[in-house]
Amino acid sequence: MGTRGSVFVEAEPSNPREDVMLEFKALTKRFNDKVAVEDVSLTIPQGQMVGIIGRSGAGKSTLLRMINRLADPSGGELLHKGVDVAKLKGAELRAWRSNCAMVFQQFNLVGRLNVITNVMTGRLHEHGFLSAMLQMFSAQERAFAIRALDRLGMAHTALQQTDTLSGGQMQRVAIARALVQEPEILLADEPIASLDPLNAKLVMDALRAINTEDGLTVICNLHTLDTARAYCDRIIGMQAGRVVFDGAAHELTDAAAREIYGAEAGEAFQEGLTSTSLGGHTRPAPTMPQPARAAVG
Ligand SMILES: Nc1ncnc2c1ncn2[C@@H]1O[C@H](COP(=O)(O)OP(=O)(O)OP(=O)(O)O)[C@@H](O)[C@H]1O
Repeated sequence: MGTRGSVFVEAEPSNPREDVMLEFKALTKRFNDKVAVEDVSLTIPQGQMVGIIGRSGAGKSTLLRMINRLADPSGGELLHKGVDVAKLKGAELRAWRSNCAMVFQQFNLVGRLNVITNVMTGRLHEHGFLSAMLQMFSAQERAFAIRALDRLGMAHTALQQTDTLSGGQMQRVAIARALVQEPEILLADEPIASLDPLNAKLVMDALRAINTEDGLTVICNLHTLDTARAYCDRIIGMQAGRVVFDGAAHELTDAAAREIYGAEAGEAFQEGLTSTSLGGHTRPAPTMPQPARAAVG
């Protein structure tokens, strides 16, 4: 892990399995002459829940998108268990992408399809093009999808048309879809940025529960400091493409936050200022949201 500058502190992985899953080596991404991510070197062990924070344009999305190759690095290496992800092609690249599922701020579901079909599209990597188009999913896959929805408190919506759901419900369906991919890594790009505080909490609780119960590595871009502090084992702070903080949540001092957020530091500290601010600095109990009525969505 990096040791540059006074705000670098050693993160404390909560998971006893210390094996390195991802290794970033001087990873860089340029868009023409714009450097979006610059010289990032760090390691992420299996089973860690990592929050990436920083102001708009800091490079958070680009860093995340390089992991599943939605963006290709311009320089450096990204190793998964020693294999350079940037060099994967064809079937190997498809396998890698299914191994690191991603959820997005805008959910990326097909609104006119029902919920369970959207969830089962997480199994597309197991199907040929034709069977996927004809939605020829097996009974086991359907049962698997229902179980994933049930964990998210969403099984009762399985046959509902997806565009009738609220944003919070859609994000939980998107997480269920990610789960049926049976990934090792779950990437979440601003998963709660469009949600009200209650739904934001349900989604973050779900991500934390998946991390804790399934041992998935979760890497999550977040706008607000307090959310990252409340849910993540480790926080990576970015500023202008560079990592300027890398440590445990409780080690993120005011000085470190000022370096990450610059003039916006005051706002970042004002809990309740944005819809994504959840308040409280205690970790939630690692359980999934309760099904049906309790889940306001
Ligand atoms: N496809 C692209 N083409 C050109 N520039 C890009 C592209 N994607 C990102 N950038 C630039 O790279 C920089 C980092 O963008 P990125 O989206 O990674 O930041 P971010 O921290 O995720 O911001 P936000 O929180 O607003 O999503 C920004 O200056 C952005 O304008």
